[in-house]
Amino acid sequence: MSENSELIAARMSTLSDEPAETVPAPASLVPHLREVAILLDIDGTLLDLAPTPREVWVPPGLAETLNILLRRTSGALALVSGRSLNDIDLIFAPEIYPAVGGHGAEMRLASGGEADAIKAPPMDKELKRRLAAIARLSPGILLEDKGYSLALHYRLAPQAEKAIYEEVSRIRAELPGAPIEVLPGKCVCEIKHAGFTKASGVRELMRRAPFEGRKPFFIGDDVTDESVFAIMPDFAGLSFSVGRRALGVDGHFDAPDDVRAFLSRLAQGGTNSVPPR
Ligand SMILES: O=P(O)(O)OC[C@H]1O[C@H](O[C@H]2O[C@H](CO)[C@@H](O)[C@H](O)[C@H]2O)[C@H](O)[C@@H](O)[C@@H]1O
Repeated sequence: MSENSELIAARMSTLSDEPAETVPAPASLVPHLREVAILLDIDGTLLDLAPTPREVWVPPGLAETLNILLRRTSGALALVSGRSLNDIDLIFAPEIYPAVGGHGAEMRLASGGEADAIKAPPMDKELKRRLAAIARLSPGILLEDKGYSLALHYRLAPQAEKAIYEEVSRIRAELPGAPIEVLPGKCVCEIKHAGFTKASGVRELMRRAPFEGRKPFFIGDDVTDESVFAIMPDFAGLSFSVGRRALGVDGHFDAPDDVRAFLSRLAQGGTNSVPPR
C-alpha cells in the first residue's frame, strides 16, 4: 500500500467512526485525486431541482470545476444519473462527460466519446403506449421517454401520485413475466427494465480504465442513489447524501449549492476561494 493509499484509508476509517464530521475538507482530498474516482449524481446533487426536467440549468462555474477535476483525476470523474446520456449531454452542452446514464442502462467512459455500453433493450412499444396513457389521469403529469424506460413525472400534479402508482401496478399485474420494475424517485415514477441499476452501472464503470483500482467518492440525493451508497465499501469508497443523511453514508451535504462549493474548492486545490456558482 502506498503512502497516499494509507493516508486515504486512514481518512476513510476516521470518517466512518465520526458521523459528526460529515464531509472531508477538500484540502485533505487534494493530494489523493490521482487515487480517487469522483462519481456525481445530477438532479438534486449537482443541479438544483426544477419544476420540470427541462428546466434545470448548469450554474456558471460548474462546468469549469468539473473540467478541472476531470484533468486532476486523469479522467476518473463520471456523472451517475437516471437521465439518458443524450439528455445529460444536452444539459451540459457543449461538455460531454463520462457517465452512467438511465439508472445503469448506458455508460460512457471517456469525456467527448461515444457510449461504450447500452445494457437495456428498447421498451416494448405497446407497454410504453399503455403506460403513457396514464398521463391522461391529470393535467400536469409529464412523460419522459428514454427509449428503454418511461418516467411519469408528477411534480406539477402531486395529488396524482397514488393514482399513478395504482395504474402502473394494474398494468404490471397483467404482465407477470415482463422483466420490468418500478423505480420511485423524487415526484417521478419510472418504469424500467429490471436488469440494471445505478449500482450495476457503477460496478461496471469501476472495472474499466481510468476508474479501475481507484477509490470512488460518490455523492447522490435520491432513493435511486441508495444502491450506489451500498456498494461503496466494496471499492473502499466513500458515499455522501444530499439534503438528508441517508443510511450507511459517510456524511452529507445540505443542498446542491454545498456540493458545488465543495467541488469548486477541491478543484481550486482545497482553498476557500470559491468561483461563482
Ligand atoms: O439520477 P439523477 O441524475 O438525480 O436523475 C433522477 C431523475 O432526474 C430528473 O427528474 C428529477 O429532476 C427534475 C428536474 O429537477 C424534477 O422536475 C423531477 O421531479 C425529478 O424527478 C429526470 O427527469 C429523470 O429522468 C431522472 O431519473
